[in-house]
This record gives sequence, structure tokens and C-alpha cells, in this order.
Amino acid sequence: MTQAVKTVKLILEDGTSIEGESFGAFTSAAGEVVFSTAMTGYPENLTDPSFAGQILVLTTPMVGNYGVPGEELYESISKIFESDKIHIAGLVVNYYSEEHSHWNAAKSLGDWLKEYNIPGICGVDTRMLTKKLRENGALLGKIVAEDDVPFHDPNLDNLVAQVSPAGIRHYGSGQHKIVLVDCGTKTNIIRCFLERDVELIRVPWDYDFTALDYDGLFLSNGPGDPKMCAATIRHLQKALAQDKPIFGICLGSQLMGLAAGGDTFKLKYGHRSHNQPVKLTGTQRCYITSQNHGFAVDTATLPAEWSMLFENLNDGTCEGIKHQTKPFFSTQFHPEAAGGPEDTEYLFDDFLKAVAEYKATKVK
Ligand SMILES: NC(=O)CC[C@H](N)C(=O)O
Repeated sequence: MTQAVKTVKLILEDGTSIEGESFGAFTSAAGEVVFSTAMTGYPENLTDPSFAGQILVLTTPMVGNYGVPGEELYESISKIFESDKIHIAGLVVNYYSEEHSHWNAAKSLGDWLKEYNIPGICGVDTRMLTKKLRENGALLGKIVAEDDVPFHDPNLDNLVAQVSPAGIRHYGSGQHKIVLVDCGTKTNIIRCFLERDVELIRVPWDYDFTALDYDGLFLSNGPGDPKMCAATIRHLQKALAQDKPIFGICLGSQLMGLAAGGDTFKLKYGHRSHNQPVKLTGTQRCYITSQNHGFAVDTATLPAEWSMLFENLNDGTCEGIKHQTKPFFSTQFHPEAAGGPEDTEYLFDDFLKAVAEYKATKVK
């Protein structure tokens, strides 16, 4: 039996109202409407905690055709997904394909969204919608099924506190003891460390890690406005006064900028795709990177001992920072990829090399 088509609306705060067809959960949800131009990677993107509170528009015209994999565990974390649930508030696509075919597909995208009570709307001209978001900047919006819901700006919430784990967890065994401050970490960051001779101590966003015995500090990605993470910034400031290597990704990069005394600002519509070009400062070397962020460090506000490490070649914004003399660096993009290109995964090796060097100087 074919299912009856259920109509839903995508309503934006500027008054735009677009009618489409429901897939996933038939429910209403509000959030910040953002777009991604990535052509693949919806299992990874939807489970990336950085997307919490956001209604995600995918510009690629057909979505769902490779289904969603089943869950498998690796070291007690997901082997496939970027966290243990879907984090987006809603999904907007042009053509949704319930029919799917892939060697590891276990269910359809619509059934997966239903499991987590997340609404999807299809039949939307997502490229027209993206042009609007590029002109106006990101807008608040809502997917409305039967009951209306108020608009809600997720950037006013402490989303990191909502997605960060409650307790400390240990993973792996290896030469280097790394503290990972989990502001909403993607599991591929954990996988990247565990493939590299590391004992990982994963702590909540507001945990005072400075008293722990560790060799290097890592700050994860995460949702929302980095200025909400006052506790992490406070602890990070203590770590910046020391010499142990520090590496931050995305939100982690923004937190390092803020802890160093710099400022962050909201980009007009953010960077979300798997093909963002960045240039390594001081070279002509370009890397193609995976990105998902709406805020950035304002390079002009960085104190003299810090500088821009990577620059976005589309809009010139800061894609990472580094300290002039200490082993502290960050990337605004995602070197762990998942999905996206793996070209910058070597940065995990650079960080661990800095950790090994730091330990060697300590022994002397
Ligand atoms: N992926 C991330 O860590 C995103 C960081 C931050 N929430 C932003 O949107 O800029």
C-alpha cells in the first residue's frame, strides 16, 4: 500500500513559506536554517553534534538513495556515525529517495529520522532557498506539520552543555596521554587518536582538566556560539600559561582564539561542505577541507604572539591559528573529515610529534 502524502511547510523568519512533503517524523521543529553543499555524508553530518539546533538544507538534489548504515561499535564508540544520535533539528531536501541501495545500508533515511523524531521536508527548491540564505545570511526557521511552534534561536542556548557527556571516559592505551575536552566531539576525532599510540581521556566541556596528568590537550568541535563556553575558556587559559601542546578543531579553534584574548564573530551564512579550500599561511599550498561552522576567529583581534595558520580561499576568513613560540595550534576545518577529504589528517601526527618533543624536553 502506498502511504498518503502528508504536507508540511518550511517557514522562515522573513515570512517565506514553502510547502513540501513530509518524510521522517511528522512533527514540527524550529531552529537556525543553514545549508550544506556536500554531495554525500548525510549519516555523518546528521550525527555531528555541531549541527545541534539547526535545520539543515542539503543542496545536492537527490538525498536518501544510499540509505543509512546499521550501527557497529569500535572501542565502545560508533564505528560508523559521528555520535550516538541525530543532532539536527530538521532536514530540508529537494528529492527524497525512500528507495535505497548500498552494501551497508540497513534502513532508509526517512525511517532513521523517525527513530529520533526528526522531521524532514522534501520537494523544496533547495538551491533557490540557498540563494536566499546567502543573500540574507542564516535565518531562523521552522518545519510545521500539524501544530505550529515558535521560532527559536539555538545560538542563545548553551548547546555544548546539552551535547557534552556527563562523566570522564578512558579509551585505548599508548605512549601519549591526551585529554580530549568534549564539547560535542565527532567520533572520528576519537578514532583518529586511537589509531595513533594514544591513551585518551575524554572529559566534559566544563571539567577542570588542569589537575589531570596528561601530555597534550585537545579541544573538540561543538555546536552553537563559542562564547557560551565560559568554563572551557577559563580552564584553557590556565593551559595556555603552560607549555603542553594544545590542538583544537572547529569550536576548539574558536575557544583557543577566545582564551588567547581574541574575539569571534558570526559569519553571514557559514561554511558547510566537503570542498572548502584553505591555504597554509606562508606557503602557496592549498588543501581541500571538510567544514561545518557558522562562527570564526577574528584574526585582527589576536594578540601579537598568535597568528593565522590557515586562510579560507573563498572569503579570506581565519581557518586556524597558531602560537608563535609554544606548540599550540588549531584548525577551523575538520582534519578528521567524516565525511570529506582526508588530506589534512596529518595534523594529528603533527600534534603528536609536538607532544613527543615536549615530553623529550621534559626528560632532559
Ligand atoms: N563544527 C564546529 O565545531 C562548529 C563550531 C561552532 N558551533 C560554529 O558553528 O562555528
